[in-house]
Formats: sequence, C-alpha cells, structure tokens
Amino acid sequence: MLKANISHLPKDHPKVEFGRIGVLLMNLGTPDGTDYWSMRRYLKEFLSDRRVIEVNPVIWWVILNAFVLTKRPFASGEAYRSIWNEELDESPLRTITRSQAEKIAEKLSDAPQIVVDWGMRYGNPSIKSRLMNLQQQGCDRILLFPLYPQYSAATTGTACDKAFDALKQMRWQPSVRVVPPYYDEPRYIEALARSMKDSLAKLDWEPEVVIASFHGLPLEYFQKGDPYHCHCAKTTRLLREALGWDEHKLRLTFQSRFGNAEWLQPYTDNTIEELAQEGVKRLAVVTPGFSADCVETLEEIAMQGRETFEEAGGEKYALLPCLNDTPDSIDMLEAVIRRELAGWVDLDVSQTAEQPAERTLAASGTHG
Ligand SMILES: C=CC1=C(C)c2cc3[nH]c(cc4nc(cc5[nH]c(cc1n2)c(C)c5CCC(=O)O)C(CCC(=O)O)=C4C)c(C)c3C=C
Ligand SMILES: [Fe+2]
Ligand SMILES: [Fe+2]
Repeated sequence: MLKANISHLPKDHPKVEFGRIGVLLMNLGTPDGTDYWSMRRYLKEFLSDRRVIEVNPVIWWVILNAFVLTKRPFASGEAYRSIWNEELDESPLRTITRSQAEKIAEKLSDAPQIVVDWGMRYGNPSIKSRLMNLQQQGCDRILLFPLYPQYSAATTGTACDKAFDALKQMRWQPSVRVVPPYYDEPRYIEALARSMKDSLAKLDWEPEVVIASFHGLPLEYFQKGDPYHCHCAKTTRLLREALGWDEHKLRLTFQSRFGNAEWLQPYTDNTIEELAQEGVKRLAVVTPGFSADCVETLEEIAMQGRETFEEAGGEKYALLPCLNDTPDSIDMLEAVIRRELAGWVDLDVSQTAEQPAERTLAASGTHG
C-alpha cells in the first residue's frame, strides 16, 4: 500500500491512502421489502429511468403517478412475496449477487490489493455508496462489472450512467474500466451448457423442447440500434452449437413484457402456450440472460410459465436455474475480471478468459 506524499498539506488534512483496485459488480436492483411503499419506491426509481422508459417524460410522469404506481406495487409485491428469501428478508437477486461478490473476492485473494464489492442500479446498496466506499478503502482504480451478459442501454447502459453520475461528483476520481458484455465468451457459453446438462440430468424426464428465454425489450429500442437482440441471438446460437441441438430443440424467446407497445418476439408466454397446444408434453426453460435467479425467472417463468403450459395441455415442465453463484459461474466471472485487470495489477493470468475467437466487426443489426 502506497502512502501519498502529503507533507505539504496542513497537519489536520485527512491521511490519504491509495494503490488499491476496486471491482464493482453491478446488477439491476430490487425492492427493500414487498410492502406497498417499498415496492412503490423501487418501481418509481426504476420506471423513472429514461433509459428504461423512452416515451415523452411529461406524459409518462402523469401515467406513472396516476396509474402505474397506484396499481403495480400491489401486483409486483405479490410476485416478490412468492419468491422472497424469508431467512435474510431480502430478494433472491440481492442474496445471490452478494454471494457472487464474496466468492469472487475469495478467488482473487492472491492479489490483496483488490477489493470486490457489489451494488444495484435501483434500490440498495446503491452504486454511488459502493463507489464511495471503494474509494475510501484506497481504490484509485475501479473495474465496473455490469452483470448482464447481453448489452442493452436499458440495463448495462444505465448502470454505467449511474456510476458515471457518482464519479461526476468526485474531486479525485478513480480511473475506471468497464467489463464488456460477455454474451459470446467461450467460458460463459461452456458454463451455461454444462449447467444445463447438469440440471437436465437431475430430471427424471427429458424435455422435447427447451426454451432460451431472455428478458424482453421494446421493439423500438432495437430499431433505434440497441444490440441486445443480436447479443441474445448469438448467445443462443453458440449454446445450440455447444449442446449439439438445432433450432427446434432450443428456441429463442423474450419474456417480461411491460405496457402495450410491441416488444421483441417471439414472446415466451405465447410460445409456452403454443408448444403445449401443438402437443409438446415435456418442456424446460433456461434463462441465460439473467446472471442470477430473480422475480423474472422464479415467479414469471417457474410459476406462471408452468401454469400456462399445464393449462394448455403440457405435462412436465421445469425452469433450469441461472448460473448464480455456482463454482462454474464464479470461475467464469473471475476469469473475465482477471483478463480485464491486465496492466493494472500483475495477476496470475493462467485462469483468464480467452477472447471469443470469432468476434468480428459485425454490422449493426447482424443477427447472432
Ligand atoms: C418497463 C420496462 C422495462 C424494460 C425495458 C426492462 C428491461 C430489462 N430488464 C432486465 C432485467 C430485469 N428486470 C427485472 C424486473 C423488472 N423489469 C421491469 C421493467 C422493464 N425491464 C419491471 C417493472 C421489473 C420489476 C418487477 C415487476 O414489477 O415486474 C429484473 C428482476 C429484479 C429482481 O429484483 O428480481 C431483472 C433481472 C433486462 C435484462 C432488460 C433488458 C434487456
Ligand atoms: Fe426488467
Ligand atoms: Fe438481432
């Protein structure tokens, strides 16, 4: 640990230590509780984000306050209650993200100058509070790691905005790097494929079809140039190749629609229903775009999805878990971090992640 030369400063000037490197995992966020006011506070912050809702802000303000925030907190609160981690009184997303940070920190203990922390774009712990904390611990270089394999302005973009907003208020800013989206990293695809095989092996039945369901996005955002759809398509194509499956066995769909506009298609709920109506009896769903299980996977896919499938005539249904804090997932995240820290710290790089061999300069709009 280096000590700054502050001999020219007054005696009561705070002691300044620097030389540490911060790694900040950033995920979406989560309410502090499932009651109306906790839900409302969380949804208000989320749905006031102009990266998430791109409609006219004045019109949206009226709709949000008059309609959405009077009803949605009740429905969302119920969904969160059905998956809440009662033991720790928090949402699964928060439990898993914290565990990911703790496990990564342990794996990086060969470099004691690295400090790993985690923060949420909406709700707590806020990205700003964690950045300040890292700085107070002596981090003058910080690696921001948005935990979204596929880039979207509505997730990765806004998480980085929030970090940069905090940096804007600092006199002495740390140097910052951002981990790129990892949708086509070989280690991510391999981890997904292995995790799927393990989960499928635990079932006493074999699915006829597996759906790869990603969080949706309004179609208009894609038309304006958001690469999210292409990243999802490429992840799915690489996953098919890794599993040796074709387009009928592993289908790409999009879930969690909000509002009345058209979103990316095909829709997960409609696909689940159509497959059952077409006579598919055994169906599994995997959600590769979520780095951790959350309300969108545990409630919408595991519970609502099952109901949809069974009501339409399906018999066997399973949600395959996200990568979460499994050893494979932590190894993959650690490898990406080690690679991205190159030049900042002299790390054992035998464990770093290889860059995808085939990532090329693709034209925007190129599909998977
Ligand atoms: C209203 C527009 C929304 C857009 C656009 C959107 C994009 C988007 N979201 C994720 C990942 C997650 N979203 C989660 C919850 C969630 N998402 C929206 C709305 C939009 N998301 C809402 C209103 C909610 C809250 C729950 C609800 O009321 O339905 C979560 C789960 C958080 C948790 O605590 O469990 C995740 C993760 C992505 C990847 C994405 C765009 C690509
Ligand atoms: Fe969302
Ligand atoms: Fe695309």
